[in-house]
Amino acid sequence: MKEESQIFASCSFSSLGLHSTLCDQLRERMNFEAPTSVQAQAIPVILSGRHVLVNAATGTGKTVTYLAPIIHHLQSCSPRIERSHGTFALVLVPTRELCMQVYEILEKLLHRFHWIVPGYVMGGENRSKEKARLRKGISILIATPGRLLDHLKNTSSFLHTNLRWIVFDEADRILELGFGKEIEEILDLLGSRQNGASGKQNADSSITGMPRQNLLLSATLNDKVNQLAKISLENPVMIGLNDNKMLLNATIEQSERLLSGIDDEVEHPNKSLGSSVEEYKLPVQLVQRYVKVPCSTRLAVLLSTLKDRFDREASQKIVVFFSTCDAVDFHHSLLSEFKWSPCLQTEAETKQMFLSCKILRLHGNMKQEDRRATFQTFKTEKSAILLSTDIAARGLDFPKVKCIIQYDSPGEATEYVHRVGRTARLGERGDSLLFLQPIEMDYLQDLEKHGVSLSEYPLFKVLDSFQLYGQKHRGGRFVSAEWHPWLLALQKELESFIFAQTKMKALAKNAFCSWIRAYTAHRGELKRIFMVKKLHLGHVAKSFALKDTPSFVGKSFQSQTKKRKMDQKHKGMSKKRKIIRK
Ligand SMILES: Nc1ncnc2c1ncn2[C@@H]1O[C@H](COP(=O)(O)OP(=O)(O)OP(=O)(O)O)[C@@H](O)[C@H]1O
Repeated sequence: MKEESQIFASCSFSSLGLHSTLCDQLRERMNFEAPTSVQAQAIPVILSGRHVLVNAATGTGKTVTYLAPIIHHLQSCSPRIERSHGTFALVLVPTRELCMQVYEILEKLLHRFHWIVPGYVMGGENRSKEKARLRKGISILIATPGRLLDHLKNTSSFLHTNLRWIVFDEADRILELGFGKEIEEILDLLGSRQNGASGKQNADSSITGMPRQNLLLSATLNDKVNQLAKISLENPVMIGLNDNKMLLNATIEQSERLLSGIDDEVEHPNKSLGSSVEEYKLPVQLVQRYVKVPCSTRLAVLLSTLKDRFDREASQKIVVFFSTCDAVDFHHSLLSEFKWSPCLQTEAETKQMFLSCKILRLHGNMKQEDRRATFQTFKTEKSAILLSTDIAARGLDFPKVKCIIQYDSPGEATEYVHRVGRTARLGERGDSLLFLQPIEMDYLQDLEKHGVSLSEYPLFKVLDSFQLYGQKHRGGRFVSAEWHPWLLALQKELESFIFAQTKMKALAKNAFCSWIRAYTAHRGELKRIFMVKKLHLGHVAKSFALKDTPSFVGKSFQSQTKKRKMDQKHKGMSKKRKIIRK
């Protein structure tokens, strides 16, 4: 367990210079007795008005780090700020869920400052209602980039002439999601671009009389954060960084290329990757493990692992990460419906749910109201499994998550860090499990380069502990997990279950195809580890409990791959055209 003293500072919020009412609010409404170390370090610097880049481990309280100083300054404006003054602070976040989460925290912090109005705009919400709220005035606005840009261009009543703060929460993720161009446009429209020809630098807010202040926060750094820092921060203070981690000497041209997403290895063969070998800060109390699983038994091992955890502790919260929306949908239906009682002797006896806990799903193709419902439910549930794409990897603060399972590889090491960061928050215990196929084991070395080391999960011990038809079966003498009697029996049941239902079969096939597509999409160094050529399609099909002959599935995959290649060719051409235009 992490020492409390390492997480919390030995000072008070008021000693950092925050207003007493805000300190009361932090204590009484949020139950925050003392600042965390990052809050103690960063809040005084942010209060001073300097541009700041904060790098601190996941779950260390970065949200309050930037919200508290903004509220402190706004509440002290005399005369009081009003709605008609428009927006003073803008917080940009990569996902809708993070937008809602930051808004909820902000609402709590503003409880005693009713004249400071919080608000949010994000994709999936009703534009006209947002326009009406913007017209009335929102003092601190949380936004996802696409929707914000939409309002900046099309909502004439959106007043931002008094803007003083721009915060990028999870900055690199915003860029990874392809919002680079939007960010450039936003900075230009708000006149907050550093060194850019179009931006008027450091415009003052006429109400607060203070110059612009931009803040960037992330638990991991990479080239994208560096480049965004380069164009948005002026002479920033770095908190939680070693000097050698930043590449702020990159050229503006390089920054623009990175922001445009034109940063693949073909165009930058000798690109300096100073930040890509950065040692990531992970919560020290996090227990990180990997499990080496042959592809054909992945599904059965996943179910066994989950069952084992719930057999040991009936009430707990687990997040399982998948690479695609289709995979989330398939596994959600499967886990919610699959029945098997491994100890039953005859077919006639009633089968029971294999996992009896609540199963939730979250991904970007879901309807907004369903996303919202999942987000709120998983927050309040005491016991549940959340199946998600990387949409839940960044910033989300679900209380009491015990374990993170990365069933599909996260790709970049940064994503590994953010995914596991959903557990072991603020000194709590937590563990994580990364699934790797034997052909993917080099990924561990990739993580090792970033100071992330994992120990092996005792798979055989777990498998041996299950009772099958009234007795335990030991698998230790078997060469590979795929021959373990428990897994063989479970795989057979899973295949029969999928085979019997048209709906499940369709979900499995969709999931199979998108899984392969996602697998082929690994970039750079990772392409050498996750090689689609090395996959046995029949074994991949088994990991979706498909009985279909591989050739059938293979054909549909081949046609999809062909289509993808054609698409890529077209995209590549338009990318090249873009570069030529520049
Ligand atoms: N001073 C504090 N005392 C107690 N709890 C705190 C304090 N500051 C923040 N927290 C709590 O710590 C948790 C993590 O905070 P937060 O989500 O801001 O972390 P983060 O550093 O932004 O994480 P991530 O990198 O994953 O986005 C939240 O539940 C928050 O309420």
